[in-house]
Amino acid sequence: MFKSHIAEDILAEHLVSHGAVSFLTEAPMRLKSGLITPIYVDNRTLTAFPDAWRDIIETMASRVAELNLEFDVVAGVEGAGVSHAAALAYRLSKPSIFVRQTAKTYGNHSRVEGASVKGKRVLIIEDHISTGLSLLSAVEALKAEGAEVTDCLAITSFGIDETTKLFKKENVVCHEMLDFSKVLDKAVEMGKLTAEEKSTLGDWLQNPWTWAARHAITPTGSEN
Ligand SMILES: O=P(O)(O)OC[C@H]1O[C@H](OP(=O)(O)OP(=O)(O)O)[C@H](O)[C@@H]1O
Ligand SMILES: O=C(O)c1cc(=O)[nH]c(=O)[nH]1
Repeated sequence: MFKSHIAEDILAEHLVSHGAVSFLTEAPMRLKSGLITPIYVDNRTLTAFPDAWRDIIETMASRVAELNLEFDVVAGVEGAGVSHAAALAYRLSKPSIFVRQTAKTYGNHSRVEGASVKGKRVLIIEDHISTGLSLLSAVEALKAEGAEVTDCLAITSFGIDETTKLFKKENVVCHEMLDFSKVLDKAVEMGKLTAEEKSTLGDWLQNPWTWAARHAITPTGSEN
């Protein structure tokens, strides 16, 4: 699939300059999945920078056109996926809904909020993908309500092999707005990362599940 190198470069610069990516080679952290990581992505911060956010949403809108994606509704994954999904839906004049991480324990007990998705084609939006389990859980909730879900857009993904295999098994294709390697290249170019640190992060991205054990690393950063 063709990706615009200029768009990738602009988005990478936004992510690095606005601090959406933290490099933690000195203090790796444990994620909710248990994965120990020297990189943390916080795309939640991007909505605080309107120019950057606009470029992200416009890139998503362009990708929808390039991929010829056809859908009735845009759904955000609670919580960080919701603002980006709502902005894209507004931009495309499509209905916007969201999927809770867990069902409410009162009221309608629903995970899908905003409108019925029965018989609808839903485009799902994530801010970032690591293991992909948050996304797949949302896909499952949508399908349980009768939706058809085939594609996801995410700003970033670590591009973990096991995650890609999981998506394939569930017949979901995830399209991220830029290759993660572009973020690392940009960080080096901007002097935020040394070549040695980039090599450590590249090693993690190649095989994140065994990285900590291979290097006898225990997480020192706070959990997230
Ligand atoms: O691919 P995964 O391993 O599932 O990780 C990615 C998810 O983790 C974050 O959500 P999180 O629940 O941590 O926080 P949020 O409520 O702010 O979205 C992020 O927004 C993604 O939804
Ligand atoms: O795996 C996660 O939960 C995760 C990783 C990451 O880099 N950013 C995030 O918001 N969640």
